[in-house]
Amino acid sequence: MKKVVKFGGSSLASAEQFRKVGKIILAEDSRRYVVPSAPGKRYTGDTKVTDMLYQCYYAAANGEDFDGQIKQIKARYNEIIGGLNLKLSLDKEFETIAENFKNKAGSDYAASRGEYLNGILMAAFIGYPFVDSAEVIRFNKDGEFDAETTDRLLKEKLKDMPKAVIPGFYGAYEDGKIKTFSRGGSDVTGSIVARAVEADLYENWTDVSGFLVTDPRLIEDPVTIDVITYKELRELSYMGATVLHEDAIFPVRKAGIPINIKNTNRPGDKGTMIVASTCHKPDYTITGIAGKKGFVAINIEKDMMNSEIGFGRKVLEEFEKQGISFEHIPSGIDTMSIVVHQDEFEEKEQQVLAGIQRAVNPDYLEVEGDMALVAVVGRAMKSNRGTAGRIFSALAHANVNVKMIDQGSSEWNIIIGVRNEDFEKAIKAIYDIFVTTQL
Ligand SMILES: Nc1ncnc2c1ncn2[C@@H]1O[C@H](COP(=O)(O)OP(=O)(O)O)[C@@H](O)[C@H]1O
Ligand SMILES: N[C@@H](CC(=O)OP(=O)(O)O)C(=O)O
Repeated sequence: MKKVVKFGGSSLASAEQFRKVGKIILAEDSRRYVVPSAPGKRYTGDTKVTDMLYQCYYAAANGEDFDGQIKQIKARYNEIIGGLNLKLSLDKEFETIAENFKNKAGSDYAASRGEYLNGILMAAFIGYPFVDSAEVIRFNKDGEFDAETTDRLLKEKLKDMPKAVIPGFYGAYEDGKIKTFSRGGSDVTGSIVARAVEADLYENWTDVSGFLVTDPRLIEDPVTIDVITYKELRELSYMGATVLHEDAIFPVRKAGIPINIKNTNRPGDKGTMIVASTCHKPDYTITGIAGKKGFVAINIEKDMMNSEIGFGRKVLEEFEKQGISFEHIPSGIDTMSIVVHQDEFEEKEQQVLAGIQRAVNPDYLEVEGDMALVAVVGRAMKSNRGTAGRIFSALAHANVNVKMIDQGSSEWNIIIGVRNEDFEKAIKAIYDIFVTTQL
């Protein structure tokens, strides 16, 4: 049995958390490859080391004094080192970092140091060798992750290393310049390592006992999902369930490696298994609910639009020209709506609207902002009659006005557009009808 274990920032925020992590790793010999994040928040209102590094770097790059800030970051690590009674000094590393900050090594370099230093600390703590991810995680010239080269480099490097610590979140271009994944990207590193070493299981350790039916910040103590498929998870993480980075699914999915989301604070809990397919019957009709605020719908009406060949393409081209990607396109016979992220759209709004006007001469063109999207996802939804009916009656009872409906062709997924201000209410109404009351 070979496992890759990734620990999120919440699991590595303090010496006390490190101790729990050490126990977990050493409890099983199969936990061979460890992917740590940077120290996260110790308490509500605390700052993640990654954010401290970004702030410190911006001060340095602006020529401001950053000595105090770097000392605070160093103190975060020293607090952990001291608490663990380790004989380790990161002084040399911090000197190099300060020098590189002065020389404007880039914000990716800056942010990556959180994981780099935590990797060194973790390796010293558990006695595993340290592998710098800059050597084994590769990005191509265009800044895209190079899966093939990375897989080869990791295989070569780890071939004679039965155990190792490989920091999450970053890699490098061929010339050694550091590049990070997007925020939360240590999950992606874990997945890439799991694939390269052909792990039997990728354990992703965090501060919740698995993937919950919905966001615990919106609903108090939601129930845990025992088993979820990659496909369901992809929909939920894309729509804002932040437990796992959305890109962390592809590498392991291809290789058929399951992911187990586990809680560092309650290691005995089973957590959630994420698998390719399963005959496990879900406890509820729906598997999960996720959502995000901040969308805008551009509603277009034109008589006979359905018989005008190329209508949809011409409309979408106007978004493409402005570099805006779309989320959904619900349509009727003479109507079409394009749903996009409001922050991306706002800057280019007038260009897009003028372009659509010119390209298809609609009878009516309207923009509706401040919309939230709620995704209700579940592999059992297809075989349970009346799922959509239950959702809409729950929303009606909660006085939530539905602005848009989009059901994926797989019938695993219903997306509902509501006003931003109704977002929390909508999630609660759907959770209650399927989970709390199971009406
Ligand atoms: N559906 C969900 N299930 C579990 N946690 C969720 C869900 N949606 C959002 N979260 C949030 O994700 C957090 C875990 O992700 P993250 O903060 O990235 O952890 P880590 O620091 O361990 O990487 C949880 O503390 C929780 O607040
Ligand atoms: N430390 C990085 C990468 C990461 O994955 O962190 P975490 O595992 O704490 O979400 C971030 O804050 O984005």
